[in-house]
Amino acid sequence: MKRCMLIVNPTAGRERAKYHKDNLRQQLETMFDDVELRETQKAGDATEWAKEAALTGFDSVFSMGGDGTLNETINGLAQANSAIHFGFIPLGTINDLARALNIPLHPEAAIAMLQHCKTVKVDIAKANDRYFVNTIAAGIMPEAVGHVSIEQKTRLGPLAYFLTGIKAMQAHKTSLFKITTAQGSTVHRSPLIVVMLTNSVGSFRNLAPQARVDDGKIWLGIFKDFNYLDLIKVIPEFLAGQPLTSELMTLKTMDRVRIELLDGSHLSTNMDGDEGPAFPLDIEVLPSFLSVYVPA
Ligand SMILES: Nc1ncnc2c1ncn2[C@@H]1O[C@H](COP(=O)(O)OP(=O)(O)OP(=O)(O)O)[C@@H](O)[C@H]1O
Repeated sequence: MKRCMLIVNPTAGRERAKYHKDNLRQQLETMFDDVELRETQKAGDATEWAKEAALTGFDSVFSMGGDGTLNETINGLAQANSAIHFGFIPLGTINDLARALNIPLHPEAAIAMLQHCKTVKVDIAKANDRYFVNTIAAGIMPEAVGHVSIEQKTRLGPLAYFLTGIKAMQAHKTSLFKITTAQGSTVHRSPLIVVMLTNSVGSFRNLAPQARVDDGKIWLGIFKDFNYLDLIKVIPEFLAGQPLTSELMTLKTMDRVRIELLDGSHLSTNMDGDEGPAFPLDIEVLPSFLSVYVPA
C-alpha cells in the first residue's frame, strides 16, 4: 500500500491553503492508496511530521506553504536520513526552489502538474545542525529583509525584498569574513555574502546562473565593498537579468566551507527566507539527497 503524508501550513501565503488543500488531496488520492493530511499549528510541526513519515514507511511527503514550511519539511526528512520522495506546492512570496525546478508558482497549476510528473534528485546542505535547500545569506541586506512586513510582501511580492535590500545598502556597512575551504583560508571585507544551492535567490537568477540543483556544489557569492553610486548604476542590468560581474561579486564553488566573522560584529543569518544559524557557519553539501516531484 502506497502512503503519502500531506503537511499543510494554514497560515502560509496569506492563508491561501484553504482554497487548495482539498484539490491537492484529491490529486494525491489518484497517486497513493492512502493520504494523511495534517495542518501545522506551530513552528516545528512540519519538521517533526516529515521525520515521522520518513521513519514510519510513508512513500512520499508533500508540503503546501511558503519557503519556511519547505525548509522545515526538508529538515525533518534530513534528520530521518531517508530516501523518501518529496513534493511541494508553493504558497509563499519567493518560492526559490519552485523557480529553480520549473514547478508552477500558482498553486492550482502546481497541483495539476502532478498529473504528469517525475522525480529528480536535488542537493541540500547542512549548516551547523540545520539543513537548507536554497540559500544562507548574511550581511546588511538579509538583516533588512528580515523586517519586510506582510503588508509589503502582499503588495510588492519579491520586489519588496529587493527595494528593502537596496535601501539597506545605503548604510554602507561591511563585515570581515574569514572563508576556509579545502584550498585554504581567505579574508574578505564585504557587505553581503550569499551561499547558494540553486540558480534562484530571492527570485533573482543573476547571482549563480550556472548553479544546478544536482551539481553537488555550494556556490558562494562574496559581494565587493562597492559604493551606493556603483550600485545604482547596476540596478537596471540586474533587473534585466544580467549576471552580476566579478567587479561586484566574487563567485566560488566548493563542497564544504567554514565562514567566520572576524571583527566581532553581530550579524544574523537568513536561511531559506527565515532566521538561520549563528556564526561561525560550517556548511557541507549533501549531494542529490532529495527526490523531488517536478513537471515531466
Ligand atoms: N498554524 C500556524 N500558526 C502560526 N505559524 C505557523 C503555523 N504553522 C506553521 N507556522 C510557521 O509559519 C512560518 C512561516 O511559514 P511560511 O514561510 O511557509 O509562509 P510565509 O511566511 O507565508 O511564506 P513566505 O515567507 O515565503 O512569504 C513557518 O516557518 C512555520 O514555522
